[in-house]
Amino acid sequence: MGVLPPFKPYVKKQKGLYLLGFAGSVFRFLIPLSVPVVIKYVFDELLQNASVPNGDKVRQLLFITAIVLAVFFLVRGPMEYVRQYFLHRANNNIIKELRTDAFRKIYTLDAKYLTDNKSGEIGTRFFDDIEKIRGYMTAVFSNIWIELTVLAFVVGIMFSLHFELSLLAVMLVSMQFVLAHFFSKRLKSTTQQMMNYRSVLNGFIFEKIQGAFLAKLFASEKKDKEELNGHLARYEHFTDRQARINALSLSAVNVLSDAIPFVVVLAGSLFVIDGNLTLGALIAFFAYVDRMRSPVSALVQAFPAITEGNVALRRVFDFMDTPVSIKETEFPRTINEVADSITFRKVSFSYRPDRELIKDLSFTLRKGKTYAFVGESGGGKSTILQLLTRMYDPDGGEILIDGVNMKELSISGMREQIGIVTQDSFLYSSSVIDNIRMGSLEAEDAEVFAAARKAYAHDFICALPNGYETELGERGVKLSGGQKQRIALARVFLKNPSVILLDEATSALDNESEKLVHQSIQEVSRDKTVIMVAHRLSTVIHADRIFVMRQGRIIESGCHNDLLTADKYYKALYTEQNSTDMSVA
Ligand SMILES: Nc1ncnc2c1ncn2[C@@H]1O[C@H](COP(=O)(O)OP(=O)(O)OP(=O)(O)O)[C@@H](O)[C@H]1O
Repeated sequence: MGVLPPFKPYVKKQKGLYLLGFAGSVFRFLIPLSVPVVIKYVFDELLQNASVPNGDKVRQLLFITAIVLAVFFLVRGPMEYVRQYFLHRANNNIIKELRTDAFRKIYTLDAKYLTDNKSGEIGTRFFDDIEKIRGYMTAVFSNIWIELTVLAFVVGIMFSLHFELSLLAVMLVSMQFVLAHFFSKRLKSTTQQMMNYRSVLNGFIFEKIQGAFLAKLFASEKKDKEELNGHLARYEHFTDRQARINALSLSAVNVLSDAIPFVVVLAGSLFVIDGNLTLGALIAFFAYVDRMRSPVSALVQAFPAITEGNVALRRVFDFMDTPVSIKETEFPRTINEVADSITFRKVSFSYRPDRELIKDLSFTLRKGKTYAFVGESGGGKSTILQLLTRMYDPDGGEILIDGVNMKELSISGMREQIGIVTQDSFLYSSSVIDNIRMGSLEAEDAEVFAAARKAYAHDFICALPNGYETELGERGVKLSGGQKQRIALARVFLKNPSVILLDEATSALDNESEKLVHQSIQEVSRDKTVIMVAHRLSTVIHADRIFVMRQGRIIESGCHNDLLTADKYYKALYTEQNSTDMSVA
């Protein structure tokens, strides 16, 4: 039974614990197997032996009982503990290591993979698949080897009792394995389809939980239920097929299992009649044939767990082997700040090969200045920030930080220099203070409070039930959009990076708060590069340079006044927004 090659190192690390477990197993299983031999002795050598006086027989019986019980309680019992404990520990260690590695992998995955795959589908590998591997390990490392050892031992004793009868028993048992193997092959493809579909189902459920608010608003419950029923019906189709193959396999194998001892004892009786076998030996033989049933049925029942485990192992290692395109060079350069400039040189990029989004883009951003990208929706503004944080690499051209191609820099070191606030900033389910402290884990409380003041968040935080210690629900649902944005801003102010990226970062604030927050941004950004993406042009009029984007190209750039004077697309946009604002006012 081959173990998947990438799984081998995990198993090897637990070799010591497995050996202890196996040692415990050998004693725990082999001790009860010696009992039929003792019974044979009692029958043939003691009870049926007329030359031994009855008093001696009683004494010998008591002695044998004492020895057998002592071995059971003093050896077999403790060995059961050793077996269970060490094998579980080894299995648990492997599960823990697999989960740790899978978790680490999540952090290396490309942004593309994370947006293309639903979190529920990724989570399935982390939970369900890894649990299936536990079932596989229990079957393969805890049960199969010991059951095979027991089987070999039983067969060995049987052959020592009677050769022909043993041959018959082995032939009949082999038929059980052939049947089980036949069914397990059919089981494999169904299991694979079922497990793949379970990922889809989990992805669907996770997404619906995340979008539950929206579903209520749009009263889409009926449609979602229909979709769920469709998914469940497909999933049931696979589980049903799996159940049918399992049931067929077990019924065929169990019929044989029940019939074998009967057939063997009948055949054995013929040998007793011929005087070829003693009655005690036949009774012992029957006991051993019966004992064979347990390892055989354990092995046969292990087939589904092994099949599922193998599929799960492949899914988990496929995930771990997901190719990563955003990689560091062998000797990445580290930077302590963005000292001078960020340059896009003839950058082009597309998310999909058939649709080029950014075309031949070139510009330079200098330290200490504020830049803004504005323009039509879908024009590629946020994508520029994605490229700047190296979530994606350009298809053509290069991005230079202080003259060095970004690809040559340490990714984490480069991201250390960048702080980002987006329209929908993610907050963790932890306290407000912990959420802000993500910006700088070593920051003192006073520094956190100062950052919150700069983001105009301090007052509303103090008014929360537990102030800075208030726990935020998943995705910060207890806060308003504007409050979340100010916490995300405080996080960036605390981080104090060289480059600040603001993607509609103040869009949820009222006009007054937005003005104050922008004053803060201007104050902290004197020695930084600030890059803003905004629709409301009133928030970017102070920028040193505004880039106007359309269909992935910069069509105009300059300061607010220059762009108004140029009287082109920007001016039209600005005039349109102003007139809308006036009419709303
Ligand atoms: N992860 C992604 N995978 C595939 N396509 C994407 C992805 N992110 C954005 N796009 C597409 O790329 C285009 C540009 O998106 P981008 O978010 O950069 O535009 P934007 O100018 O910031 O728009 P908006 O002002 O509406 O935020 C859009 O058509 C969008 O559908």
